Amino acid sequence: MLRSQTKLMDLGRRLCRSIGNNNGSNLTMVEVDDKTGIATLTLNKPPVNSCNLELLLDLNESIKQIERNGSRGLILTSSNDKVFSSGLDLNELHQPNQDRLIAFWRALQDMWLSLFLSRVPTAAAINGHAIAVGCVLATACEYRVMLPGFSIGIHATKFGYVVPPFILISYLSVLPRYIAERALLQGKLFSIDEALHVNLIDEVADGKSDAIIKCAKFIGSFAKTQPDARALTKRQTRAQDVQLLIKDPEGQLRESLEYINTPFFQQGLEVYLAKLKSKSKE
Ligand SMILES: CC/C=C\C/C=C\C/C=C\C=C\CC(=O)SCCNC(=O)CCNC(=O)[C@H](O)C(C)(C)COP(=O)(O)OP(=O)(O)OC[C@H]1O[C@@H](n2cnc3c(N)ncnc32)[C@H](O)[C@@H]1OP(=O)(O)O
Repeated sequence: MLRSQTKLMDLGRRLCRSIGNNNGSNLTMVEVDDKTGIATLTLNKPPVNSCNLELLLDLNESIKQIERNGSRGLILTSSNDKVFSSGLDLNELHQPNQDRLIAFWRALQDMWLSLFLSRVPTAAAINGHAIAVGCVLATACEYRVMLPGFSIGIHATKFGYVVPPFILISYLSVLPRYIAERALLQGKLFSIDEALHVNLIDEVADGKSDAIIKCAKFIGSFAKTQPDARALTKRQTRAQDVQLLIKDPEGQLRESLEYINTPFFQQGLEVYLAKLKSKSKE
């Protein structure tokens, strides 16, 4: 092999370094680009990145790991080329074991706070459908780039769910109130053109690598800012949005559990899950 070829291969190997998140699971993967210092955090729970307890814990650990290791930014994406995330794993909510449900909802609240308040610049490369909490993951980031042909939004009301306040807030932090309200009440899933029109997403990409490049460019726009000043300013800007969850996480947890355990919610969920399963068998 030519020396120049070996050099190129070494360079390729050096460009991205995988870092673990200490728990040895592959539900999320973190790779840091050695040149830019930007970490790509990939959701990797087949088939559709539905967020169960383990994925939420893993995701939270990876977000924290990225902050600890001094990465310059975080790009959230998916290893599935059709689905960014299908939202909460509905099996966690259906006839739940109460201890697991408590751990699950705590992990959801904690993960959302970690991502929403992350010290580093965050961007989502949305390379597939981003449904319900899948959309919440994207809106918790500071910037969104999406590929055509997919849907994004929170369609809870169509299936009889009321969403908890932090999910409302994550929509309201990106969309003007009247658009957020209308979309939530309609249970609307946005096409890419619609999402771009209301600024639910910032840019369209023509492939995953293009989306990652665009996200990296956004993160690069903070190169001349002082990281601590940037992080504190972001925290202050978002302080009101997180007030409820930070001041009373257990109260928020209690309210959600009460709602999830109602026969009304459980019956609706049962019908929805059956529909989802029969659709996937068609
Ligand atoms: C006062 C109020 C206070 C508090 C309120 C408290 C609680 C609020 C309650 C709920 C809040 C919910 C937020 C959520 O995020 S709920 C999740 C909503 N997500 C969905 O509805 C997505 C449904 N899925 C889809 O639309 C599609 O799967 C798709 C478009 C994402 C992908 O389509 P594909 O054709 O590629 O894949 P499928 O064949 O449909 O699916 C493959 C496989 O995966 C299963 N599955 C899909 N999504 C979920 C999910 N979210 N949870 C669990 N399982 C899911 C699907 O059934 C298939 O399984 P099988 O192969 O049949 O086993």
